[in-house]
Amino acid sequence: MSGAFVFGWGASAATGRWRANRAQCWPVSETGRRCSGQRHSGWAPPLTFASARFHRRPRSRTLSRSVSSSMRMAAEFDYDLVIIGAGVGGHGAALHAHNKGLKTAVLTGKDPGGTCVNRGCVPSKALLAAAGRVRDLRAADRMRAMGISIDGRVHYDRQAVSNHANGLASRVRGNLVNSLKALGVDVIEARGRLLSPRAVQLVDGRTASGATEITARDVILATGSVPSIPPGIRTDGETVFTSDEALRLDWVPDWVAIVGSGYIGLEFSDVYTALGSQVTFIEAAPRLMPALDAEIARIAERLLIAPRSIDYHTGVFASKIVPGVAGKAPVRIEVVHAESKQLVDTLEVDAALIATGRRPYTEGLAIEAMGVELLRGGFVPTDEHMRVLHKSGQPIEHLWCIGDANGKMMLAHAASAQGVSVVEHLSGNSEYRLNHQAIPAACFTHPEISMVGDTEQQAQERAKADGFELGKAVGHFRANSKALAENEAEGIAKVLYRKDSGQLLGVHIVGLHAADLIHEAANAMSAGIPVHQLAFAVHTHPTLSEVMDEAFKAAAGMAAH
Ligand SMILES: Cc1cc2nc3c(=O)[nH]c(=O)nc-3n(C[C@H](O)[C@H](O)[C@H](O)COP(=O)(O)OP(=O)(O)OC[C@H]3O[C@@H](n4cnc5c(N)ncnc54)[C@H](O)[C@@H]3O)c2cc1C
Ligand SMILES: NC(=O)c1ccc[n+]([C@@H]2O[C@H](COP(=O)([O-])OP(=O)(O)OC[C@H]3O[C@@H](n4cnc5c(N)ncnc54)[C@H](O)[C@@H]3O)[C@@H](O)[C@H]2O)c1
Repeated sequence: MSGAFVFGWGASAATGRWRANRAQCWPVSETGRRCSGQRHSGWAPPLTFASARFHRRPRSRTLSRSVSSSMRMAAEFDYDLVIIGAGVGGHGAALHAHNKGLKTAVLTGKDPGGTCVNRGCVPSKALLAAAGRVRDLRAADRMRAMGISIDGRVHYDRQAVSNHANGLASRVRGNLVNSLKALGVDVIEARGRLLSPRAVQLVDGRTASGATEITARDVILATGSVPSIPPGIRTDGETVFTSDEALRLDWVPDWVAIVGSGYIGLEFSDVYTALGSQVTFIEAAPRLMPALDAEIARIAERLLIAPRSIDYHTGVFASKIVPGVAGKAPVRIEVVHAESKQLVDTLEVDAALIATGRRPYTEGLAIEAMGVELLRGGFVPTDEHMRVLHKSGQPIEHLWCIGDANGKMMLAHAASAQGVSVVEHLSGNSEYRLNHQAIPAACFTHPEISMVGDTEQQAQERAKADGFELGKAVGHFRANSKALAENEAEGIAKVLYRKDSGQLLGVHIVGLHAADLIHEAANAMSAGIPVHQLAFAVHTHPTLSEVMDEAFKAAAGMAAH
C-alpha cells in the first residue's frame, strides 16, 4: 500500500461543521505521524474521513469568485474541487465546475488530454479519415458510377498520414489545456495520490505557490484506463502492439492479426485494409463484433468484412503470442479453442494488434487506503451518482470517480457526462441522474455503426420480464435519396420500442454517417419522447435523417414520404 496519512480533523456530513474525528489509519507519509489506532468500523452512511492535515500552510490567494459557498470553502480547503486526471472526463468536469463557480484544480500527470486525445478518439479518427479517403479513391467502380475516373494509382505517404493523426492529437491537447487555463482552472502538472478523500499529495510536481499537498471540499478521480493484455501474450511495441503504438502508424504490415473484434479491432481493420494490409481477426466470442446487436453485426459483416482482405477465427483465444522481427521473423500466434482450450492453429503473421479491451488505471492513487475494494478487473466501485463506495458498500463522502476508471461505460462522452453529473450534485442538484441507457456510441468504420440502448435480444428479454409487446421498425438507406446520390446506399436503422407506450428501448444504425444520425434517437430516449410522436417530426429532404424518419413512421403505422 503506497498511501500516506493518518488521522486528523474531519467534517461532519450531517452538519457540515468540523469536529474532531478519528478516522482511519494509513501508512505514514514523509510529513505525517504513524497512527497506532485500530481500523475504523461501524461507520454510518455516508462515510466521512479526516482532512489529513496537522499543519496548515498558507492558502492559495487565487480566490477570484464571490460565490458564498466558495468563501466558506476557502477558510477550510484550498479548492472546492480537485480532479485527478485531465482526460476528457476530467476536462468535462472542470469546465462544468467553472460554470458553477467552483474553485477547481486539475492534476494532469504527464499526460493532459488522456487516452482520447493522445491515444484514442482523436488520432484514431484522423487515421480513419485518411484511410477512408484512400479507400474511396481506390473504389474505381463506385467512382466510375458517379462519372469520375482516376488515372493512375492512388498513393499515400505513411509518415504524412501518421503526422496528420499525431499532429491533430497535439493540437487538441494544447486546446484542452489552454481552455482550462483561460477559464481560471488551476492546471497542475503532477500526479495525484490520495492522502484522504479530501487531501491529495502531488507526486512529481507542485502548485504555482510550491505546495506539494492540496485539499478540496470534493475530489474526483478521473484516471482513465490502459490496454488490457491477456496472459500469454508478449508485446514488444513493434511487431506485437496495442492501439497505443498502432496509432503512431510506424509501419503498415502486409499481414496483421487483430486479436479482438470490438471497437478498436474493427476500426483498425478499416484503417489497415484501406492502407493495403491483409487482416486476420482472432475473436474469443462465437461471432465477430459480439457486443453489437446481432442483426447489425450480420450487416456489418457483409459491408465491412466480406468485401475486404479479412479472414477470421471465432470462438478461439490467442493463448500465446511471441513477437517477431519486422521484415525478418514472423510473429507466432497460438490459437486455442475458447472452451476446450485445445490448440487449433498456429499462425505466422507480420504483426499482431492486441485489441482485447482496456483495464482501469488506478496505480499510485492509494485508493485502497481509503477502504475501497476494487471490483473485478480493477474498476473503482461507484454508485449511480459516481460516489466511490467503501468496501462496506457505503459511499465515501466527498470522493467521486468518473470515466473509464469506474467502468460504467468506457466512452469519452460518457466520462465527460459523468463529470457533469458529479458537479451538478456538488452544486446542489442532487436529483440529477445521468441516464447511461440513453448515451449513444459509435464505431467509426466506413460505413459507420451506431447504437443507443438495448440490443434486440436485450429488448426481447426486457419485454418478456416486464410483460409488454416489443415493437421493431426499420428504415433503409437504399430508399434514401441522399444516400443514393452519394452512391452509398447500404445499411439500415432499426428502432426498438414498447408497443403500448411507444417508449424507445434501443436504436441501431449501420450506414453512411450513422454516428451522427443516432443523436435524434438518443436525445428522444433521454427526453422520453415516444416513437409515435417522433413520427410527426419533420426532416429536411433530401438528408440521411430521413432514414430515421422512415423507421419512426413505420413504427407509427404511417407511410414515409
Ligand atoms: C484507440 C481508441 C479509440 C477510442 N475512440 C473513441 C471514440 O471514438 N469515441 C469515444 O467515445 N471513446 C473512444 N475511446 C475511449 C475513450 O478514449 C475513453 O473512454 C476516454 O478517454 C476515457 O476518458 P477518461 O477521462 O476516463 O480517461 P483518460 O482519457 O484515459 O484520462 C485519464 C487521465 O488521467 C491521468 N492520470 C492517471 N493517473 C493519474 C494520477 N494519479 N494523477 C494525475 N493524473 C493521472 C492519465 O495520464 C490520463 O491523462 C477510444 C479509446 C481508444 C484506446
Ligand atoms: N468508437 C469508439 O467509441 C471507440 C473506439 C475504440 C475504443 N473504444 C473504447 O475502448 C475500449 C476498448 O476497446 P477494445 O476494442 O479493445 O475492447 P472491446 O471490449 O470493445 O472488445 C474486445 C474484444 O476482444 C475479445 N477478446 C478478449 N480477449 C480475447 C482473447 N484472448 N482472444 C481473442 N479475443 C479476445 C472480446 O471477446 C471482445 O470482442 C472499449 O470499451 C470502447 O468503449 C471506443
